[in-house]
Amino acid sequence: ADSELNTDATEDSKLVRPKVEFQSLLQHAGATKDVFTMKEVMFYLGQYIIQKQLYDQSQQHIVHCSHDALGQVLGVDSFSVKEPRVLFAMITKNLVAVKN
Ligand SMILES: C[C@@H](c1ccc(Cl)cc1)n1cnc(-c2ccccc2)c1-c1c(C(=O)NCCN2CCN(C3CCCCC3)CC2)[nH]c2cc(Cl)ccc12
Repeated sequence: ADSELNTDATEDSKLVRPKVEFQSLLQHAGATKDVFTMKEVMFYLGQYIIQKQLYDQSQQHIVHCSHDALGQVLGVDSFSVKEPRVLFAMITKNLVAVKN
């Protein structure tokens, strides 16, 4: 549920600027700006995973990204969407907080 993901990192008032490699992933998923809320980052990453068919067809919560730029950027070969805290930790390494 959304509530479990609602750590302060996902607060809508907090804006983030993706680092260059990460920005190109989000653009691939249709993003047209360079400053996002965490919810927007997660939305575009979800779209990216679906568009590139990186999720496991049989176990759809597993994402295989070893042969994809996503794996390079996150520094993992695969991950489970059922571990949001692990995922947030990997993703926030690619983001810079924007003072607002
Ligand atoms: C709750 C949310 C989530 C959000 C954040 C986190 Cl840290 C974990 C989990 N979530 C639940 N499953 C997914 C998911 C699963 C497989 C493929 C694509 C997305 C997502 C992710 C979303 C998203 O914006 N999700 C919208 C609804 N999802 C329902 C599941 N749908 C799947 C239906 C079956 C086929 C695969 C997609 C996609 C739309 N954004 C993400 C970005 C990443 Cl780095 C990782 C996962 C997701």
